[in-house]
This record gives sequence, structure tokens and C-alpha cells, in this order.
Amino acid sequence: MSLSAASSATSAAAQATTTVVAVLGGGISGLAAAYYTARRLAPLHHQSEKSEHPLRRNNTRLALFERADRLGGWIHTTRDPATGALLEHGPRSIRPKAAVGEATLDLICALGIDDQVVRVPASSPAASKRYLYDQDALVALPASLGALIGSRMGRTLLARGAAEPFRPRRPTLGASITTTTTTAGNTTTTNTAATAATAAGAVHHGELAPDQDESVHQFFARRFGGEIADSLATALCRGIYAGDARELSVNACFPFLGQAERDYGSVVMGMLRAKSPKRTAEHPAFVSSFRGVSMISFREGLKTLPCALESHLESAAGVRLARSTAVSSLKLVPDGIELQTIGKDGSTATHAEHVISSLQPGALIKVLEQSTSASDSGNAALQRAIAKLREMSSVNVVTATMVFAAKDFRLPVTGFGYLVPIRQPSSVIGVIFDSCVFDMHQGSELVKITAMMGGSSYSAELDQAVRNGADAVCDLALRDIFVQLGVAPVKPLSQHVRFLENCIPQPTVGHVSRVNNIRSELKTAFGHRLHLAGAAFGGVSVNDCMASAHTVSEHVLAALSSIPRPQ
Ligand SMILES: C=Cc1c2[nH]c(c1C)Cc1[nH]c(c(CCC(=O)O)c1C)Cc1[nH]c(c(C)c1CCC(=O)O)Cc1[nH]c(c(C)c1C=C)C2
Repeated sequence: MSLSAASSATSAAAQATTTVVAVLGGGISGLAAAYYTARRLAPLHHQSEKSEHPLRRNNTRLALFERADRLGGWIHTTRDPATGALLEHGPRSIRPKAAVGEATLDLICALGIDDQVVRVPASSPAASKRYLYDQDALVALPASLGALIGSRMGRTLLARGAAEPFRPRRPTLGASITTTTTTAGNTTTTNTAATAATAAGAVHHGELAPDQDESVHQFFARRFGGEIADSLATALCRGIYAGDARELSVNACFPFLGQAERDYGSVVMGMLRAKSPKRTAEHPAFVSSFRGVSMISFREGLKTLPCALESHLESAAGVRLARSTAVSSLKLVPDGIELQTIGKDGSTATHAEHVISSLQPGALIKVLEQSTSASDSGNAALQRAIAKLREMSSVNVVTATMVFAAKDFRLPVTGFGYLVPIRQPSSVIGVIFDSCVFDMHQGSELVKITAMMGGSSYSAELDQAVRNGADAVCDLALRDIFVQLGVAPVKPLSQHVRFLENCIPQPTVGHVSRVNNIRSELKTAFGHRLHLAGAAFGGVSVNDCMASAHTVSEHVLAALSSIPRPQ
């Protein structure tokens, strides 16, 4: 479909406002998708100023719809009125590593917020020291080879690691995998038929050709043994997904592990030989200045990034940011998609040539349930997409950030924080030592920690505490934290609790094929005009969200084939 055909409004959409691209959702994925798309549409908009080019007639080239009145989604930074400490209620750091991290650095530079970046050097304790609270003891995760050899965990890991290259590869498709694991003294034997997965398409979660899938726990148990699976693997899955290693997919969560096994027959060998793909930086001097940097944030916290994207888009010609506006349905029409939106001024129709959804699966299902394709086969595909989306799940996380006076409370160790494996009874799944990581976000007279609770281990006890209010949640967290840290109980100066509903999508076993399936059904239902971005479809880190937004934006721009690429 040519751009000119697409931008001439149909009779059905005669009353509708028009746009070339509509973005659903104004979290970091939606903002990044809007930014990358608008940036590439902008040169054409200027070129078309003196012409009758459809983009000129179509004054809005990009519209973003967000149900809330605030943009930024889970990235939410505030200041504690009591102590002045900076509070991150969602993600709190970005890793400037690998291609996705470098792309974020380029974006930071392009947005002109490079002078506000704060850095955590890889050599600092915050970057190099992490702990496990396992079997009633706080143990350091070995950071160096020397430390690794000296530690009990290191010896287990080394013994397993040395044996790992000689362990057999995963059985082939259709064969069954038998895993024996030991959890809290109980031995469980799981016999799982290897899941067949299609290899179509590529998202971050599935750049591999996932011919088979298994849980992260099964993978670790098979390659390194039940002890490592029960301790390290369950803690790792909590520390990234607040999830359960027995349910999460190894192909989706740690694609490089399966790839290493496929390519080299061994994770250890694969890791030793792994080469990260080369990427050409847009701002090479800035990007290379982050060698030896492990994590970054901004002087005023992570909100600096969505706020900069928002102000950039606000001032860009032809871009409309519709806050407090929910999309209620989509309808495939001959030359695009007609969106029904509900805002402060009531219901409106918008005609878009392409739609990028960054909505979470739950919100997308609600929209799709009210939507229609153009044919019976399209509507059947739409129903199949909804059914597959319903198979996706996410978890609720409760965060409790507590600020103490440094004179009353000292952490017994420095570092990033600690994780609690599933086998260890605990009300917290992990604790971040915020003031060790970004000391500039609160004065040196304050100590700030964040307890992470819930996720796949959301308990009745936590639920009751949530119902009883913030003090009850903090009391529950501190009851265990003081014991785990081996310090005397002390009252915080201030405490802040957030209930983050469905905040982390869970890429469970079969995720890669599920996502490929949903994408393909939606292509049928919406004639290749509806595109998916966001953490549930492309990876949970801030970097992944922005990288998947970039990829989707490139697909849309390629589809708008009559738009010339800027020189
Ligand atoms: C205890 C709960 C959680 C902690 N962080 C998160 C949860 C649910 C969320 C989270 N952590 C990571 C990501 C990916 C994005 C990124 O910044 O790279 C997300 C969404 C990163 C991460 N955190 C830990 C590890 C091993 C990783 C993978 C990347 C890396 O190797 O650096 C460990 C970890 N997470 C938490 C703690 C307390 C902890 C270790 C001590 C908190």
C-alpha cells in the first residue's frame, strides 16, 4: 500500500483525525517507538512542506495515546519529602553494555542529557559485589577468579563448570528430558516432553532458533546439577524477573545459554568463545567513554530519560501526545487501521496507516476484544491471537524503600545487594543497597535500601500486609532483613511502599514460539499494520524495551515504502 493511498481518508474515517503512525502506550517502549519513528518521518515532513505530498496534508504524522496523565510508565522517580532522598519506584539503573546499552547511550547523547549521567564504575563494590542469602547465611557471589577458587560456592561452581563441557547436549526434538532436583530437602523428578517451537521472526527474547525449550531450572540442573539450579538459578530468575526458574523459559530469558550449548555443546565453552556483535556508534566518543562503567542513572534519577523523550516529542512538528486518552478498539479498514479513543473530551476516531502497540498483554487483550478485522479469516486470526495472549502472565511486585540515618544503621557489607533463592524461607526476594549504588542520590548521612517482595512468590502473608498498609509491609520486610544482615533493629526515618501490579512479564516455557505466533496472527488480522513492542514481547530491561521499540519502528518505516530514507 502506498503512502498516498494510505493517507487519503476513507469515507468510514471521514470524520476521523488522521496520522501516519499511532503508538499505543506512553511507557519507555512507547516513547522510544514514537521517538525513533518520528525522527525518521521528520525529514520527509520538511521535504514535503512545499509540495502536495500526503505527509504535508497529513499534519499529524505520529500520535501517541496514553491512558494515564503521566508518561514514562514504570520509570517513576520522586523525592522523599522527609529526607530529600531520591526515590526510584521502578527500574533504577541502566547497563551501558553490549549493543543495546550502546544504543541507549547514543539516544542519551542525541537527547542532550549526556551531562546529567551518573556512572557506577565496574571496579566499585556496587558493581562487583552481590550476595545470596542462602541456607540462613549471607554469602558473597564470587567476583574474581581468586575469590571464586577460595569460596565454597566457587568450588561447587568450578567442579560443575569443569564437568559441564563433557555433559551431553540436550536431547533432540520430541525426546523427553528427565531432571532430578533437590529443593528444601525434597527430591523432585520432572519428565518434560521437549517443546517444539517455531523459529519464525526475531525478537530479543528469541534471536535464537528455538527448536526446543525448557525451564531455566531444568537447563541449570541438566548442565550444572541440582544444587546450582536450586541456589543460583532460582535467585537469578528472582533478581531479573521476580519469577520462578521452574516456569521461566531458558530460550527466552537466557538465549545465549541455549545458543552456547547448541553451538559448542557447552555453556562454559560458549561463554569463553562468545563475541558480542559489532555496532557502529552514532556518538563514538561518548559511547567509548563508558568502558569500565557497569551501571548508569542520572543526577535526578531515571525519569530524566522518559522526560527528555517526552519534551523532544512535544516540540517535534507533526507529533501529538495524547495523555489521559485510552484506545478502546481497532478496526482494519482498506487503507489502514481506525482507532477508537476515549479521552477527556469523549470518544474520537483516528485513522492510522500503521499502529505500534506497546501495551501490556492484559491491556492489549481488552482492546483486541473490541476490535475487528476485515474478513472472517482475519477475525478468526484475531481470536487466536487473543487466546495466545491470554497464555502470557506477569507478576505483581511490592517494593519497600526505607531511608535510615547513617548514624543509626550501617550495612554490614557493601555491594549491590542480595538475592534470596526460592528454597530459603523469606518475606523478601531480594534487597538492593541503593545508597551503595548511587551515593549521590541521597546525602552520605543517609542509608537507603529497597526490599523487593512478591513476584512469583507473592504470599498470603504479603497480601495481608499490603491490605494493612505501608507500615505493615515495611515491618514484614524489616523483620527478615535485620536477621539476614545480622544487625540490630532500628526504625527508618521514612519508608515508601509501592504495589506494582503486573509489572514484570514472565517469559515462561514456550514464550518464543508463543510471541512469534501472536505476531503472525496479528499480521493476518490487521494486514501487517499492527506491530508489537514492549517488555512482554522484547525483553524486560530498559535497554531491551528501547531496542525492541527501535526494531519495530524500523519495520514500520520499511513498510511505509514510499518514504525515502534520510541521507
Ligand atoms: C530481587 C528482585 C529484583 C532486583 N532487580 C529486579 C528484580 C525483579 C529487576 C531487574 N534486575 C535486572 C533487570 C534487567 C535489566 C538490567 O538492568 O539489566 C531487571 C528488570 C538486572 C539484574 N539484576 C541482577 C542480575 C544478575 C541482573 C542481570 C544483569 C547483570 O548481570 O547485571 C541481580 C539482582 N537483582 C536485584 C538484586 C538485589 C540483585 C543482586 C544482588 C534486585
